[in-house]
This record gives sequence, structure tokens and C-alpha cells, in this order.
Amino acid sequence: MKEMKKGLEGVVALDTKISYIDGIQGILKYRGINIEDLADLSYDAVSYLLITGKMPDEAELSEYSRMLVANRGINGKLIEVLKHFEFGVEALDGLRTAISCTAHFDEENNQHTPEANKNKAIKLVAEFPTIVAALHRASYGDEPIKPMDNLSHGANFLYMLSGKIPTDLEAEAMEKDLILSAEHELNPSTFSLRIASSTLSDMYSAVICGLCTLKGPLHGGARKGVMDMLDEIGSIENARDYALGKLERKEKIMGFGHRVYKTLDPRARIYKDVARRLAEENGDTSWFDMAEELEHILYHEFVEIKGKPIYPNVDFYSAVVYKYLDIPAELATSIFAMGRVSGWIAHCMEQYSDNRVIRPRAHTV
Ligand SMILES: CC(=O)SCCNC(=O)CCNC(=O)[C@H](O)C(C)(C)COP(=O)(O)OP(=O)(O)OC[C@H]1O[C@@H](n2cnc3c(N)ncnc32)[C@H](O)[C@@H]1OP(=O)(O)O
Ligand SMILES: O=C([O-])CC(=O)C(=O)O
Repeated sequence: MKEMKKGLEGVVALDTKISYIDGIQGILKYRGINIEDLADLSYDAVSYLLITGKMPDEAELSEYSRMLVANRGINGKLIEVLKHFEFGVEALDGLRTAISCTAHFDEENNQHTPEANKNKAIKLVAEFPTIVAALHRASYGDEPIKPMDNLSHGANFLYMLSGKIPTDLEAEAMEKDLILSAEHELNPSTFSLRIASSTLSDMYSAVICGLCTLKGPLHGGARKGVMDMLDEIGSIENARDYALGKLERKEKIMGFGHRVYKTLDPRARIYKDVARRLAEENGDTSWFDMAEELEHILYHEFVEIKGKPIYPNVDFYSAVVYKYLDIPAELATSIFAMGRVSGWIAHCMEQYSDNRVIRPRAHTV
């Protein structure tokens, strides 16, 4: 039996054309394009790029956006189901069940043709924001707000959440958030989705595997963890004691560290810039200042204790962005999933297109 690598660290499990990470230099590309360049596009364009492998031309993008807009509405039966969820702690529990319901309502669910999969992909990308917003409103006894056709994917989500049209900067922040969250090679949720896809299970089931794996606090759940942590710290003066206390108790600090990046996650840099701009627009930079202080403290403390720094990951400044967008912490993981769903679908399709069942071995002790 070969050497066992705990947590599969450094193990290469498959070939992919979808994304590329250089964890030493801090480079991330989707389909060969740097994340810094993608961050200025629309989520629709990036979603199309991830799923089809090709940057859309004007006509292709307009047709893709038209199809997404046409599929934003959700089934009335689903809205009735959402009203029965007790929720307020982690919306992803409701989202997971809701996606399972949408599979029941889709007659193509168990059809495995490329055409059926293309239709499922559109429905999933289009419906995620509507479901998350409707779930949230239902938890307060409010009726869902109908999607607005002329708003971008991100801006429409913010509108469906609160009923207010977002400012230009808020809309830009939401689009960027979805783009930056959309894809990250063989992260845990994508890996679990690829395993499900490799058994030739259907796309909804594979996406639900992704959702369930994203939820954990060591993965996408860390974004909510950061929002809760910022609340707990409360003010910049408390940041040092909080960080030192955590390190002394050998507890993980949410939003820091990464299996692959040994330098700053390139997405964190973009998020930080957006968070700073939102703080300035808001006229209250306290969340941003507290986060930046924590980043500096941890960097220096890690150098002191472990001889190397620790950096914020994608979940750190995204949480600060959510604070300024007035997004409740319990929605953070579900909003991450709204972006990631395009990457998941791309991986599901890539697995189907050149499949071998994923089945490693265990070392029996
Ligand atoms: C979207 C995403 O999934 S991004 C990641 C989101 N998750 C988080 O933010 C949770 C906090 N971070 C972590 O738990 C980890 O850094 C992970 C899960 C992201 C990566 O885990 P691994 O690659 O297994 O690293 P591991 O946990 O072994 O950490 C290596 C060392 O750094 C320390 N370390 C890593 N992250 C942190 C952290 N956030 N806070 C404190 N110490 C940390 C570990 O204690 C360990 O120290 P040791 O060598 O003295 O034992
Ligand atoms: O790649 C990972 O392990 C986690 C991550 O950053 C992501 O999923 O975006």
C-alpha cells in the first residue's frame, strides 16, 4: 500500500481545464484568465466562461443572460415549502432542502443528456439567488420579492433580499463577490461534487453534495464564522486580546490560513479593496479597520510563534463586504454557494465528459 497522506494534502486526483492555482505566487485563473481581470466582468460572463469553457461574445452573453433572467422565478410549490422551515441560524440547511425540492419539480432531473444537463445548469444558476432571498424573507414571515429583470445577477439578489435597489457600488460588490466565489479547483465541496458526479449521479444530487460540504466552518462556513467573530470582537481595541487568546488556546481563527496558498490569496486582495470602498461610501470604516488590525496582528504573531506568517483567505474580507452590505451572517454560506454553483456545474460536466469512478483506498489499521 502506498503512503497515506492525511487530508490528501498535495495529492493530485484529476486533470482539470477549469481553474489553475499557484499557491506560492498567489495566482488564480479560471479557464486561463487571471482572477484580477475576471473580477471586473459580470457574473453572467464568468458563469458562462466556467460552464462552457469559452469567453462569451456579445451575442452569446446576451442570450445566456436572457436565459438566466427567464429562469429566475421559482415554483409556487417550493415557496410553500420554504415557509415551513424554522431558520435563522444557518440558511444553508434550508437551501440544501430547497435544491432537493427543485430537483423533484424538474422533469429532466434524472435525464442525463447534454441538453438536459445544460437546462439544469441554467435553472440552478438562475434559481439559487431567488431561493436564498425567498428563504430569508420567509423566515421573517415576509412574502418573496419577484426578481427584477433589468438588474444584474448580484444586484437582483440584493433587491430580492430587501426590496431596495442597491447603489452602484453595492451592486458591483455583489457581482464581484459571486465571481470571486465561483471556482477554486479541487476544494473540498468541489471534490465531493466530483465524487458524486463520478458515480453518474444527477447534477442536482452532485450540487447538494457540494452544498453539504461547503457548510463546514473549515470551508465555506468560515465566512459566517468571520462575521460572528467581528461581532464578538466588537471594536478595534479588543482585536489583539481576542487574537492572542485564540492562539494561546490553540483555536483556529476563522478566515485565516489555506491548504494551497502559502501567500496572500489573490481573491482576498480584491475583496479587501471592495470592503475599503464600501466602508468609505458608508462613512463608517470600523468593520474594515478592525479586520485590517486583526490581519496585521496575526501576520506578526505567526511570524513570532511559527516563524512564518498567516494570511487572510477568501472568507475573511468577503465577510467584511457582507457586513457593509447588511447581509445577515446566517446567509453567508448560502451566498458563497450562489457564486460557487457555476464552478460546481463546470466540474460536474467535466467529470461526466471523461469519467472514471473516484474510489481511493484506505489503509486499514
Ligand atoms: C473557502 C475556504 O474553504 S477557505 C478556508 C476557510 N477556513 C477557515 O478560514 C478556517 C480556519 N482555517 C483553517 O482551519 C485552516 O487554515 C484550513 C482548514 C483552511 C487549512 O487547513 P490545513 O491545510 O490542514 O492546515 P492546518 O490546519 O494543518 O494548519 C497548519 C498550521 O497552521 C495553524 N493554522 C492554520 N490556520 C489557522 C487559523 N486560521 N488560526 C490559527 N492557526 C491556524 C494550525 O494550527 C497548524 O499549526 P501547527 O503546524 O503548529 O499545528
Ligand atoms: O480551495 C480551497 O481549499 C478552499 C477555497 O479557498 C475555496 O473553496 O474557495
